[in-house]
Amino acid sequence: MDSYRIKTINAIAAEGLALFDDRYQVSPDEENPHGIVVRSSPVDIDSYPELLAIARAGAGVNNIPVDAATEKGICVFNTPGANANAVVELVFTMLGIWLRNVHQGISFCQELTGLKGEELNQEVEARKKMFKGVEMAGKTLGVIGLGQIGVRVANAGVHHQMRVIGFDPFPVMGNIHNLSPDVELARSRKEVLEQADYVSVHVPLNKNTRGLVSTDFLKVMKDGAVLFNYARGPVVDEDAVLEALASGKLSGHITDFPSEKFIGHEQILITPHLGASTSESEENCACMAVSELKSYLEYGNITHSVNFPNVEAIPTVWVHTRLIVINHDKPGMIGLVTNILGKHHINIMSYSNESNGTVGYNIIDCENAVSAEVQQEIEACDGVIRTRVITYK
Ligand SMILES: NC(=O)c1ccc[n+]([C@@H]2O[C@H](COP(=O)([O-])OP(=O)(O)OC[C@H]3O[C@@H](n4cnc5c(N)ncnc54)[C@H](O)[C@@H]3O)[C@@H](O)[C@H]2O)c1
Ligand SMILES: O=C(O)[C@H](O)COP(=O)(O)O
Repeated sequence: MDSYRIKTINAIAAEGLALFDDRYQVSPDEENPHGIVVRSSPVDIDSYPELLAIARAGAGVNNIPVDAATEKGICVFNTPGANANAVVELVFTMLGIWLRNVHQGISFCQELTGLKGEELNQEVEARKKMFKGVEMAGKTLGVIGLGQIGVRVANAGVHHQMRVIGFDPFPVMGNIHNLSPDVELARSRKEVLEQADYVSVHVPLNKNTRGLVSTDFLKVMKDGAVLFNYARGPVVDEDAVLEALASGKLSGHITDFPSEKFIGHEQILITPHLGASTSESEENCACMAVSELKSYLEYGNITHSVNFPNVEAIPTVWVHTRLIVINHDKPGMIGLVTNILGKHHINIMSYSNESNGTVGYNIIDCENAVSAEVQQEIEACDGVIRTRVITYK
């Protein structure tokens, strides 16, 4: 296959789309795509019979049915870290707005229309005490989830002279290495919640984190603490948050996820899912997503997949055909594939295999052509999910 059809869902930054060359037909109206680039809209994988891969230009993949995609041999990518700085800047912007009552101060100023000169000045100076705030410096910031975003939020807290304590039950070493030595690593979530004045949650939405911020979670927090949710709406149990605000357990909730129950509440500041909405992060995410997708379609290479293992191999100039085999990770699969190729006198020049414990992924570079019959014979084997042939000659 030397041309590919790409469907875009949501607005994908032009800088990323420009990476598709003339072998690619790219359209939001594409009905039978080989690849999809998407942001937060839901993807219905059953609608696209030839779909090979989905690139999420962003972090959260809860809009994609990842398990079902795995069963169909569809590789799902995301762009870890590409929008992390945008989220961090917004979290600290909102913390500043909340602590200094900036939102109320701005509304007050908008209502000063008509006042002039000394009268205006007197009104401002007399009333500004209503908006007196507190500083971040010296307060304790708790971070739940020390991934790409959580680590950067924690480091930014240190930069703002805060005491920072964080917790992650499944820390990724690459992220933890980037953590400032001034951030305290807690051994439990409770340790963070008991001490933090402000708690910021940065976990993915999945079956384990849905409703993570529950009554039990909130009751461990300090009285009068402020909760930030720039992760996903359903990570928070909304009724539990409303009760905690009513009882004074929480003094405020700052969230990126508007909900019917939250809109209009005096102690809740809401932004409209703006965490990643900067020119820089949209460009970063789009470029990274398109690069991942191109490398997969053209070479079968995988980086930053959330359901397949990472595998990368550059074909030499002598390679005629690259055979990709995606299988359930179980014993005997490599032998099965190599036996069939041997039986058909197909010479293997290199064989790369990786597994993530669920999916085995094989890049097999062959000196000869691999016919549709051979491909079908392999695909019919028990345990094989999908095969693909990329021809270079
Ligand atoms: N508001 C926005 O616009 C916006 C932007 C980017 C990301 N996000 C959300 O933020 C999430 C995190 O993004 P990221 O780039 O940091 O992802 P990441 O995968 O790098 O980090 C997530 C971290 O959460 C940890 N984790 C998982 N379950 C946990 C739990 N129960 N308790 C504590 N930690 C837990 C993981 O171990 C991981 O280290 C995304 O999945 C996405 O939903 C929102
Ligand atoms: O998970 C993410 O990356 C963010 O929620 C950003 O979503 P967006 O790309 O729709 O802004």
